[in-house]
Amino acid sequence: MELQLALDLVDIPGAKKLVKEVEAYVDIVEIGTPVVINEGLRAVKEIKEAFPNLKVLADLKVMDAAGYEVMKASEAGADIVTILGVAEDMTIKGAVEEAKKQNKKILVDMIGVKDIAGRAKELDAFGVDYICVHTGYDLQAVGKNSFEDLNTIKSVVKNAKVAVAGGIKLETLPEVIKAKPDLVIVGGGITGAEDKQAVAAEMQKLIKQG
Ligand SMILES: O=C(CO)[C@H](O)[C@H](O)COP(=O)(O)O
Repeated sequence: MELQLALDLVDIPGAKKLVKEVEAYVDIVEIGTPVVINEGLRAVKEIKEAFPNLKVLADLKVMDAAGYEVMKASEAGADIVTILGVAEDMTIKGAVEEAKKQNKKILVDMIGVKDIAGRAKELDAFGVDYICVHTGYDLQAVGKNSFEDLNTIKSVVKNAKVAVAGGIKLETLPEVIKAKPDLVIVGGGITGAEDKQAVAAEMQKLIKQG
């Protein structure tokens, strides 16, 4: 089980400062969608150059023209690129094809997908690397989480790794770990903590204990 730190509300210097604090405790650094919007793929490039031992995920949430966008993120140094599960099948297949060419991975974000089980089976057959259930900020604001969806994809996905994101905190992490995802994605649960290093360290400890 791996831990991914999601950076959403920082600029590039802020991202570097944050990663430096917690780099010993995380496996993957996510350059979140708002950071890519504000700073471009330069943020991916600079974080990868500053922390070559960490994997970097570009949260592009690709919806179309995936071959091109995966290629550009790969050139910037991303190890993993996200695409939306609601995208057309052709788009998903294009992302997988380009990622294979570039020796990179594709994570599918299931945000907005209504038939989680059915779509996860299809995506798994397309050869994506990760399938991630995700409660975005707008649904977190009305008290939703992805714990039930995590169990759903765990029961149907045979090949891809299974991931979970959306409002996970130190207090809710044990419940997430019980479902045994391959990847746990945490943003505000670490970046919003007063002692980010202590929270990241505790999260890594719980994850290692399984
Ligand atoms: O992709 C995202 C929002 O669209 C976030 O990166 C993801 O939800 C993790 O952040 P948090 O733990 O703060 O919810």
